[in-house]
Amino acid sequence: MTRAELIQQIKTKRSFLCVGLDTDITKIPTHLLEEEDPIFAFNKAIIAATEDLCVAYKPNIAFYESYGVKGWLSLQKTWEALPKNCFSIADAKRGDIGNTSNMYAQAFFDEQQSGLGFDSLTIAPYMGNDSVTPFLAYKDKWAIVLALTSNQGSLDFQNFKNAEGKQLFEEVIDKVNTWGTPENTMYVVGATRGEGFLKIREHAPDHFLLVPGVGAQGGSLSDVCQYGMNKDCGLLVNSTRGIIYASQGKDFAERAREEAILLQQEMEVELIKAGIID
Ligand SMILES: O=c1ccn([C@@H]2O[C@H](COP(=O)(O)O)[C@@H](O)[C@H]2O)c(=O)[nH]1
Repeated sequence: MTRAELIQQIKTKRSFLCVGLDTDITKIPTHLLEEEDPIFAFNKAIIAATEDLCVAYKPNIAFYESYGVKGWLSLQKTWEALPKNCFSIADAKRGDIGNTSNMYAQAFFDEQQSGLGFDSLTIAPYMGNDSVTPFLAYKDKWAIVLALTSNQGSLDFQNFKNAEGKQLFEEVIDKVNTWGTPENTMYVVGATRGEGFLKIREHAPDHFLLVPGVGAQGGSLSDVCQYGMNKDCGLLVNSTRGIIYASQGKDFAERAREEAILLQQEMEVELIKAGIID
């Protein structure tokens, strides 16, 4: 999906919601365990309940690869079931020496080879240029690079200052900006970072940001919008547990929809406030 198509979807759906698909077999309703592929059955129901309310889906790959071959099959079926008008994110946080990154890119982008054709992949940039650039070689595919993450441990490295007072996450963005463009690169910035978005926007005014951390991690959507929204919206705000595990009963899909509606409504207000939609 191109940047222009993504922006159009945001305007059409009046939403910049990304629904996370971190499907944990111990948390899904027990009646689904009778299905041949409970993880896929759960995902299919969540997608049907939310597809008109969100513009993106983000399966976290750990939740699939932890089940080995069976998990990869669930992921492949899930990817096939994603609506074509939604941006797909494989949250795998890959990155390795160049030839290995090239294989990761094939695994997630090259549908003919791997059966998976995600629009984007999350990337850990620690290994530098050759670990990131193979993902940028694919037309209309995106590298979503970790910048300032939502977790407590992000403070261990990402805020480190060099002699000039520049923080590591700023250096990451400046450097990655020289390899990719706002047409093929996004940055991960946690919703828990509040005013930190101001600094991010100094370095990446035009890029889309993937923003996890609302819902279960307590990040504030209104702070994210106040400090992080740009003229095209420039935000994909993810919620996973807050939506998909709103209920663990038979009403799980309806309850997921209700939670997604609450976020979509808040997002619509923010988009109107910013003059992006009427
Ligand atoms: O900084 C980051 C980067 C990635 N994540 C991932 O996003 C979702 C968040 O799930 P919630 O249930 O909404 O907390 C999950 O897949 C994380 O691995 C993140 O949280 N923070």
